[in-house]
This record gives sequence, structure tokens and C-alpha cells, in this order.
Amino acid sequence: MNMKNKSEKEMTHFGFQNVYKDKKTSLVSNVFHTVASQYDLMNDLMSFGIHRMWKRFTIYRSEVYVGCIVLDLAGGTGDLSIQFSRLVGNTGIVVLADINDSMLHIGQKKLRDLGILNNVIYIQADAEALPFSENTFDCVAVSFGLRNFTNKEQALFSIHRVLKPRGKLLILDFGVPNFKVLHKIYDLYSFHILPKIGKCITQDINSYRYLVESIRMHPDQETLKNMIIRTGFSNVEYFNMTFGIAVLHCAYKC
Ligand SMILES: C[S@@+](CC[C@H](N)C(=O)[O-])C[C@H]1O[C@@H](n2cnc3c(N)ncnc32)[C@H](O)[C@@H]1O
Repeated sequence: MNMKNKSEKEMTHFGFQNVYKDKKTSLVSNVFHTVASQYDLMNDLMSFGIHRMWKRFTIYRSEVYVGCIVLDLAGGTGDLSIQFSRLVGNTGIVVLADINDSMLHIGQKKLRDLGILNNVIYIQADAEALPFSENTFDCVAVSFGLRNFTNKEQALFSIHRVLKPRGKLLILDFGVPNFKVLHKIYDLYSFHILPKIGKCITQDINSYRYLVESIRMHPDQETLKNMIIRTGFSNVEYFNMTFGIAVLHCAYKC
């Protein structure tokens, strides 16, 4: 292999920048350390609260019931874990896992303040090398996490390993919107207004620039569906929400 090919193989994208694969995880970590304390507020502001509806739909499709064991992967401040903890009840368990301890601490405090004490455990873990035995979870959900992973396929293989046979995968993330007319307004909002809102609230424009760019670099609905199939899942389907701005992919371990 010549040097050029070798270094191309070692590169990935961080937003619109090309970076070495072994640097991306720490760059993403820095983003979430920076935004953690204002993450929930910013989610509501940037999406006008609509992310709550997208997450509610994700929970609705989860088929999680009392006694289930659920992994909220890249769970951050725990929005999905709150809902899952209610569904699984006292006999089930929710594992809120995230690579970033700042996000995990905010999530843990939020859930404890809500009185959720008994059925959620918190684990710092990398989605690409999950520290759980195979066939552990009835459901694994990744909400707005996948596009931040360095190697998405590796993470999907890792999820496949820890899911029980017939266990359910849920991936909620941004998609490619199916409106043409509103595209310019969406671009204007994403690239010009949204980073400025980020700057006003957090004094940090770069993290929000990365978040917008990472959305544009994320695979479209069909490409992600094929990636999920390639990593061993079956019955893959997806649901566009808000004109495809957000997408929920659902699948099962065979
Ligand atoms: C946009 S936040 C989503 C948080 C939450 N799931 C939600 O929907 O609000 C993305 C999360 O992915 C986490 N993350 C990024 N790379 C990760 C990895 N390799 N493994 C686990 N978590 C990761 C970040 O630390 C961050 O908390």
C-alpha cells in the first residue's frame, strides 16, 4: 500500500474537515464537554422543542415493556432513558451509556432530580467497543449519536453483538429532508442562525458549526438502511419525521 492510500484510509470527517481517525473521538469529546451544561436548553431552542416529539415516536416504536433490559447508547443527558425507565418498571433495567462523562453527569443528575433512582445505571463506554456480554439487551436505542461515531459500522456490529436474538435496534438521527422549496431556508437556518444561537447561549460557535456540518455528512436514509442491513440486522425500516429532517431507523437482530 502506498503512503497516499494508507493515509486516506486513516482519515475520516469531523464536520466538513478531514481528520485522522484516531483524533476524531477526542475532537467529538471536546464538543460535548463544551456544550454539556447547556445541551438540553440548546436542543429545545434549536429544534423549537420538536426533538421531544421525535423522541416520543422513538419510544412508541420501541416495543419495550415491563422487565426489559434496554441500552440508551450515546444517551447523553438521558431523554430516552427517562421514558424507558417508566416502561421497564422495577423489574427491568435501563443502561445509560455515553463516552463523555460531562454529558453522563448531567444526565445522571437530571434523572435523580426526577426521582428516577432504582432502574437506571450509568456507564461510560465507547459505542464501538461495548463492554457488555453478547445477547444482553432487548432493545438498543441511539438517539442523535451515530453521526458522531468514528466508525459507524463497527458500532453497529458492536450493538448487534450485545442485542438478544430478535432484540430491537432504534436509530434516531437527522436525515436528508425531502423538501426542495424549503432547502434554502433550512440551509440559512442551519449554517447561519443556529451557530449564532449557540454562540449567544454558550459563547461557543465552533461546537454548533460542527453539529450542523456533522448532520450534512451523515448518510442519507437509504445509505444508512443499507449499512444496517450489512451489519447483520433484518426487517430494516425507517420513518421520516418533519419532512425527513429527522429519521427513525428500526431493525431487529436476526
Ligand atoms: C447529540 S448527543 C445525543 C444525546 C442524547 N442521546 C439525545 O438524544 O439528546 C450525542 C452523544 O453521543 C455521545 N457519543 C459520541 N461518540 C460516542 C461514542 N463513540 N460512544 C458513545 N457515545 C458517544 C456524545 O458524548 C453525546 O453525548
